[in-house]
Amino acid sequence: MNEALPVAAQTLAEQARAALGKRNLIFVGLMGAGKSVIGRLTAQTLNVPFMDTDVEIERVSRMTIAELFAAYGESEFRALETRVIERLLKQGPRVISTGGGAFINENTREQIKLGGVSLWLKADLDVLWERVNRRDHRPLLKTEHPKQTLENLMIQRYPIYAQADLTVLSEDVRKEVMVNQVLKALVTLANKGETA
Ligand SMILES: Nc1ncnc2c1ncn2[C@@H]1O[C@H](COP(=O)(O)OP(=O)(O)OP(=O)(O)O)[C@@H](O)[C@H]1O
Ligand SMILES: O=C(O)C1=C[C@@H](O)[C@@H](O)[C@H](O)C1
Ligand SMILES: [Mg+2]
Repeated sequence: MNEALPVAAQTLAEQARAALGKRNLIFVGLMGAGKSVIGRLTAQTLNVPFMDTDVEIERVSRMTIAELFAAYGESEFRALETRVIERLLKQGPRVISTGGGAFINENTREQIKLGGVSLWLKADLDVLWERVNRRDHRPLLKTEHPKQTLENLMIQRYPIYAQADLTVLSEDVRKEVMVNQVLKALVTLANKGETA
């Protein structure tokens, strides 16, 4: 068992898994930050189930997010997002990657804060733009000047994402390197809690 091993003999993944315990690890951040991709790989590394709230919303509604926005508008989408996240948070330990706006919604943010450890994947504008520009399925970026829209979202949202328990910089490094940063952040948080 992990707990029986001296810390020095534990791998980083084992230490992070022990630090997580029964809690969820919830990825938050803007579109393109890597929540889905890095979240999935982190879950595999920790050997816990992975859930992506955007995917789950599309599954239960049997519509794409673009279709949901078009048919019912953003506020109905947010209400559904809150309900889905509330349900997903009930069964830790899990890694849960959220949609970019989830943590911005006050109700959802409160659920996330209660439901586990939140982690903000923080990226700069050019990194995000380079990534989201490859596809055009994100309804909030269907504007005349999508890069400007993305920048406006950064200005509005970054002070709120900053409330997450952990912040990890999302850079164009190998995904395994990103996962290691996430695991280290989790272990550091647990060590702080133990010594506080
Ligand atoms: N560290 C990385 N290095 C290079 N590319 C990356 C990295 N992280 C993510 N990407 C790429 O960026 C794109 C967006 O990643 P992803 O879909 O995980 O973002 P997201 O945060 O889930 O966005 P959304 O909020 O729209 O769901 C994908 O093509 C992914 O492969
Ligand atoms: O940033 C946002 O508000 C969004 C991000 C996506 O993940 C989707 O949840 C949806 O397109 C809204
Ligand atoms: Mg995603």
